[in-house]
Amino acid sequence: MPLPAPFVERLEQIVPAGRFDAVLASFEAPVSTGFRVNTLLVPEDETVEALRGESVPVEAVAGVPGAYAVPSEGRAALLASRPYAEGHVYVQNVSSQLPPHALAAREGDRVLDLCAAPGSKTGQLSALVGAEGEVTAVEKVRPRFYKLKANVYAQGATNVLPWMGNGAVYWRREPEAFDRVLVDAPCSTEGRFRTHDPETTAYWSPRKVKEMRSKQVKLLWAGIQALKPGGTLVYSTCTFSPEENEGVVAKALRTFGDAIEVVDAGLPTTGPVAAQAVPGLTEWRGRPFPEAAANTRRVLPNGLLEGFFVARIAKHASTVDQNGQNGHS
Ligand SMILES: C[S@@+](CC[C@H](N)C(=O)[O-])C[C@H]1O[C@@H](n2cnc3c(N)ncnc32)[C@H](O)[C@@H]1O
Repeated sequence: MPLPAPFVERLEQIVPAGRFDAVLASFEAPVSTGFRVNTLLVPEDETVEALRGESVPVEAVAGVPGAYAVPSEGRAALLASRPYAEGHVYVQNVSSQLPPHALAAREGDRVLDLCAAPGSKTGQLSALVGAEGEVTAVEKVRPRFYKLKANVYAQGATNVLPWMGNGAVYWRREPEAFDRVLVDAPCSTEGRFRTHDPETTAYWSPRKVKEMRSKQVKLLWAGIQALKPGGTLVYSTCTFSPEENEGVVAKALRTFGDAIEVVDAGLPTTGPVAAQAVPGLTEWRGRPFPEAAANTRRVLPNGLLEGFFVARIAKHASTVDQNGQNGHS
């Protein structure tokens, strides 16, 4: 099944010229299975040893704490292993593991995970903030919310407060209350396209990109309102469309001005992620983005990594007036 032609045409303008062929080929190549060890249940070295004891061909991913991968031919052995059956292994693409590390949540932090289901990053954040910290995990879609709750429980996370509702309004309950905010936004999922799986491209259209952008703008705006001055927010997607990535960050900069700053995205500086990460675009189809868009990062897909986008925002001043209402519109 070929990729949608308008998508390929756009992709060629998004990806650096010398890397386009490799990116295109990645949509049909076999992929490794990325995973992390669920340290909420067992220490990392015990799990890795147990997997190797069952002859699972595990490789650590340099530069990404706790990340591992098995080649495509090792996937069946991983999924048949005892650590997997016992929930000690959490299958999650290595790109998807990056936003919680970029957020650099510390022990004891209060974190808001604004688009949380199925809870892969919630589990990572739970481990990072520890018993003294807390993760509020928001999800709007009811069946996905129940999946999130079950998944958080299965991962052994005891410091997560799940909340079902619209992430775009959560900040009104607790304005500027969180040390860290993750907005892992719903998106057009272009980074997950696979040519052999028509389901992955079935819902894509240029209209879908526009529709997702308008949701993302509201969610990022709300995430900034929930963040304490002095705090850090990460905005991430698994898509390539500049309208959903640099375009959303640019809109936040126009809205909040100097109260926020787009800082270095905080991705690994060594290993396979560093090799696949390129700066965000500073213009799209003749329209410039603010220079700071170059601090965002696009992770180009290969046999290990899905296509991903990560932006990190530092908040320097309050954006909410004294009544807890929006100070910027
Ligand atoms: C990319 S997924 C999040 C993946 C998740 N962070 C993880 O790592 O497992 C985006 C999620 O946002 C949810 N969502 C969409 N609109 C929302 C909204 N307005 N408020 C809260 N959640 C929303 C979707 O239902 C979906 O579960």
